[in-house]
Amino acid sequence: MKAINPTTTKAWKQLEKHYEEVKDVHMKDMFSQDPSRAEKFSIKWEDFYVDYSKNRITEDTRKLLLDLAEECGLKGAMDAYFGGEAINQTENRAVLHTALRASKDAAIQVDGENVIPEVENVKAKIKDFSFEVISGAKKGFTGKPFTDVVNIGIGGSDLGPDMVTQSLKFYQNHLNLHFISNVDGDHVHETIKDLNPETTLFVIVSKTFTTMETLSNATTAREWFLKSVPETEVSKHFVAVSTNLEKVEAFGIDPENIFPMWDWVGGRFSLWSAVGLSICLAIGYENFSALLEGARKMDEHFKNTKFEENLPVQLAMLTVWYNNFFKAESEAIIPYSQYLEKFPSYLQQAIMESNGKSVDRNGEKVNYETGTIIWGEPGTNSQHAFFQLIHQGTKLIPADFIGFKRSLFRDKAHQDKLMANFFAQTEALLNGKDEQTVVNEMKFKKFRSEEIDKIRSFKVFEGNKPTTTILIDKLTPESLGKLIALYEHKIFVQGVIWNIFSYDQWGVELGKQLASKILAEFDDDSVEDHDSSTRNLLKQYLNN
Ligand SMILES: O=P(O)(O)OC[C@H]1O[C@](O)(CO)[C@@H](O)[C@@H]1O
Repeated sequence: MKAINPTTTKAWKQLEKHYEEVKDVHMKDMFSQDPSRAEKFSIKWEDFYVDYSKNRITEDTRKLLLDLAEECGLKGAMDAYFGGEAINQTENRAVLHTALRASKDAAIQVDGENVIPEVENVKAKIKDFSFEVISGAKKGFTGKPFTDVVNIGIGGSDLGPDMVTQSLKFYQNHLNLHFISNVDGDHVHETIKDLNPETTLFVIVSKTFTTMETLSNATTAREWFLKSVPETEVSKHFVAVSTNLEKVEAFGIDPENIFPMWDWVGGRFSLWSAVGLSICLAIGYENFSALLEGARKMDEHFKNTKFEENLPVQLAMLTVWYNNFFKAESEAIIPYSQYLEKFPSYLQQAIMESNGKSVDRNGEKVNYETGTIIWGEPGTNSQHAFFQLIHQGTKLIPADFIGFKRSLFRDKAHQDKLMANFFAQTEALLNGKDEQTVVNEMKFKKFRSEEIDKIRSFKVFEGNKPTTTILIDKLTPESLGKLIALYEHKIFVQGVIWNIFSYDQWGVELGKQLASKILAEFDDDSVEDHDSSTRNLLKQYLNN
């Protein structure tokens, strides 16, 4: 892959100039000057309608952003990504979550070997196992069918399965799913306190099987289990997902109960692998397959569609536009579906762990901004929480609005209210409300002129706040797969433009190392080797 500092490209320089020309133009004027603006800046693909016309862009902006993508070598980078090259160069690994959802006839090589047959073998194992658990054919040690599944993992080994399971709760079977991630003992104890060891299945998920949180929680869960059950029964109740088969066996899990994954699957992109076992247990293999099929369709769209019509490319370039030219620091993700409650926090890991980098692919410190801060909550709750700041605060916060035409329980009255809010918010963020309108409205409501003068300025909305609307027919396993894959590829495109390695995460190591050091010091009761602030805090803790 080419390593190009984006700021040295012709397109970047043109974008800087272009930014000066458009930065103060109000989108309201863009809409009034061009009646076909909505058509020009929207993409209809399968059951997705993506309208990005409410962004501070013109046709020139779009062209220059796509020129930038070309100049940064996006096409070649995509070939390397899908082709299994070791694009995660700092760990010398391919990045092939796309292989996990490729068709079974595909041939995708890693180190000269087609990985698809192995992927299919693991899928078959997941399918059989989940069918046996769901149907009750597989039983706990007293012969009762399982009622509860506890997924123990953290980061990508938790957020993906947890988010998907929550998002597809409508499709869930009788099994109760629980997720334990935090090393906070209150998390594990609170979760297991009401469980019955006879009917509980533990799925320990850790790509490396060295993660302190997961191993501690798994150990605690096993100790809890062994309080009432002989050790010989562990194999009926504990399974694991990992690349590290030796470590899993050393932990005491039967090799038969290991669902393998591969180092070419990044943790935060792993829900499509055996890491999705809990998803499969919750919604069944057919629905899991549909999720993968949705992602596969998005992969094909991304791979084969020209940049102008390419959803991940367009969305990624919008982020570059705001991040690097408007200097917007964050982006909000607002799903208008309570089921998607966990989608923003899932994306926080996917996006921020990937693109929160400040060294470029040549090992040099970057001289431009990279990864944005991601945050969000479902609408309409978020409207009553932080929307005030988006509407009237001083910061520019581009927001993605994700909504569905149809609700799952088909309560039309609720759905209409929800969606009226969905459309109203992006319209309000676009148009705002000027002072004259405020005054007219107040006069109409018979406010006295002194009252009007006193509060008119507070009621003004500048508008011109960018939003992108992703309108999907219905929340299904397939449409969710498409949506997740859309953001995965958006991350990839951004990494190419910013010339950073999106698939490592060295930034999480230092804190882990220091935590191990401090933990050892707790045992020795010696905390001298620290800065004075940390030392005092440690003493406060130890004196407790
Ligand atoms: O699956 P593992 O190896 O336990 O790692 C869990 C998580 O820890 C990280 O390595 C760092 O947070 C993530 O990238 C990963 O998803």
